[in-house]
Amino acid sequence: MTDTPEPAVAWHVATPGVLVVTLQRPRANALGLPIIEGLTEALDSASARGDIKVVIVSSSLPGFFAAGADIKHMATVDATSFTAYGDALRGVLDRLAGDTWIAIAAIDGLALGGGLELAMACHLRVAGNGARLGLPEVSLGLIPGAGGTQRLPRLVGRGRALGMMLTARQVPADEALTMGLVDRLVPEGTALEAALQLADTLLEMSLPAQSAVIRCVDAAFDTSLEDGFRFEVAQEQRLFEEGEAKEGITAFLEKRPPKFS
Ligand SMILES: CCCCCCCCCCCCC[C@H](O)CC(=O)SCCNC(=O)CCNC(=O)[C@H](O)C(C)(C)COP(=O)(O)OP(=O)(O)OC[C@H]1O[C@@H](n2cnc3c(N)ncnc32)[C@H](O)[C@@H]1OP(=O)(O)O
Repeated sequence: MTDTPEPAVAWHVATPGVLVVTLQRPRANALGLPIIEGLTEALDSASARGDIKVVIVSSSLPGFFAAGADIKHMATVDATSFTAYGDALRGVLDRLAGDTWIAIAAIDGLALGGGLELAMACHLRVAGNGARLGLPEVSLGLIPGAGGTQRLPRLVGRGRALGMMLTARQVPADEALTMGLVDRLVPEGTALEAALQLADTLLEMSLPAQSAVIRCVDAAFDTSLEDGFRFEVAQEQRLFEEGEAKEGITAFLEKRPPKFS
């Protein structure tokens, strides 16, 4: 009787409103089809539930968050499949990066190539002290093709992004914190625990308002300052009229915690 292999991705509701997605594809969480399909199913499950406010992406493999796109598989595909697989990977990362939820990457171990691109598609990143982050694609004759050339400079600035991508170097977690590539640095092996604590804080806030912040911040990189201000005002107005602002304001005046949906 052959044991059925463990799925490449597992997920569970850790606490109400918080979905933990666990990458568990030996030996390095290479982002092949099993992980792309697993991530897609996990996000489909979160969407279907309708009550998920925070998605945490973590790894159960010691020493690895994810080592990037599956190079072994890459060696076997033609250009058409390469593009198709790339589109599939970019598609699931774009879903993660959307405003439906707040996504946190809990990084212990190596986050390289597509693995770091996966982490950068998340809104926030928590890294354990031993983590190392890099985009080594130029060492393969490629570029970070799952959003890395666009998301990294937006996080750390042009100079640091070029320095990382042109040299393929791995950045230790403490340096990544000073660069703004990670948001919290925690003891090695505790990134998931810290991400769950961060999720508790996020859950106290209004998700419609947080989603509007995400839309405004993303707009800031794609529009003029003047148009960005206009977009911000429109979001603020909509939240005041239709959102949870009345509950938030009332709760403050009544000196009680707000009851957001
Ligand atoms: C559906 C997708 C299919 C893929 C084809 C199409 C892809 C389309 C992509 C388009 C979008 C681009 C996305 C992205 O930008 C591109 C990339 O991510 S390219 C890959 C970038 N990552 C790397 O270059 C890291 C490669 N790995 C390493 O440098 C080292 O393995 C390590 C991570 C530094 C660890 O080193 P060690 O501790 O010495 O361990 P090993 O090297 O022995 O590795 C252990 C074991 O894991 C295997 N492995 C490691 N990384 C990968 C990987 N990225 N893909 C596949 N397999 C990997 C390694 O081969 C070892 O396996 P074993 O030899 O024991 O069988």
